[in-house]
Amino acid sequence: MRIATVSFNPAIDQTITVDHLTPGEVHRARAVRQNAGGKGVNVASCLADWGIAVTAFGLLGRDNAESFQALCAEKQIVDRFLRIPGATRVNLKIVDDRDTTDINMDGATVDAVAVERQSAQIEDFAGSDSLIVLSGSLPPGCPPDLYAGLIARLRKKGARVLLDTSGTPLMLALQGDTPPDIVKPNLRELADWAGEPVATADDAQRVAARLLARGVDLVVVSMGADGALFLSGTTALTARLRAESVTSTVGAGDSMVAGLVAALSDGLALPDIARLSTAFAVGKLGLAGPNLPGRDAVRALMGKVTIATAGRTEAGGAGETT
Ligand SMILES: Nc1ncnc2c1ncn2[C@@H]1O[C@H](COP(=O)(O)OP(=O)(O)OP(=O)(O)O)[C@@H](O)[C@H]1O
Ligand SMILES: O=P(O)(O)OC[C@@]1(O)O[C@H](CO)[C@@H](O)[C@@H]1O
Repeated sequence: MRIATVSFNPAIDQTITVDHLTPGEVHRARAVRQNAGGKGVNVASCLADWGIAVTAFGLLGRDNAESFQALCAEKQIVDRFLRIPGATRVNLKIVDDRDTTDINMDGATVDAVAVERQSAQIEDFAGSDSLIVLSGSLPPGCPPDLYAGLIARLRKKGARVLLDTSGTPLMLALQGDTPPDIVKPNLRELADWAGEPVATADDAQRVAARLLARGVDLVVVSMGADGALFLSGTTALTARLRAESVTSTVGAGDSMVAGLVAALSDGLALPDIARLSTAFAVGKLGLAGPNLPGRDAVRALMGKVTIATAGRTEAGGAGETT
């Protein structure tokens, strides 16, 4: 299967570590790092680490494209980003002793002609042997129904489409006649779509079932440290793995998406899709930036994932439960 990721609003992630974040106080940074990011870029980076050939589409500001170019060169990601005038946004991630706080910028306004030129190139790439991952927010200048329209164009060419976004672009993509094949909301995104609180796995299962009824094949709801819920057809299961170390939670959802893609391209059944994507997500938590540990480490994590289905708990791949 040919794989592509799409990032209309990539970001350079600037991660600042402080001892303890207190609003209104002066803080000393303990560490600062920058990496090329944005959801689609993170997915491509983790797929490349796993050894899957991936093509990255999207829009890149010409003024600060170097870190993206370096990432693509280092990981042999095929760079099909359209260069546009100006700079790609810089998002702030503040890590303290308890949590990560994200401050995401809107991004510079993009030109409708550039958006359509890139959309047409993505459409040219699409075919019945392809899986295309549409990730992240849309920058100002992009129509909010961009994903809805693109999904229809890509699916018409026979491509499978995975969508991971939020807010109005998610709403519009899910209310169109042609929904994506796969969606990965987190609890907040699912609640926003449903217009009702979604706090527990039971709530998530009830609400996510409505997405299946709308024609989505696979719904994965990520729930942070509580793991993730996987729904397809008549099967619903949860997968969870305790993280040994958490260096950065930024991009854990993107790593999970990369794991989903890897599992789907191997034709795995739902329990193994859940195991592999959870292992990708938890493996990434131990590393800074959108990176996976080696294949053996990910496989070892996969064997430790606890899968629970309809109230019943199965052992993980290596016979372990947590
Ligand atoms: N603290 C944690 N402990 C164990 N697993 C975690 C933890 N945080 C995240 N995960 C794993 O990573 C997956 C994705 O995390 P999360 O739900 O935070 O995604 P997200 O909100 O899409 O994140 P992002 O937008 O930063 O990519 C979870 O479903 C879970 O499997
Ligand atoms: O503003 P968006 O597009 O919703 O999210 C952007 C972002 O938070 O997503 C990634 C983590 O998932 C980061 O690399 C990036 O900064």
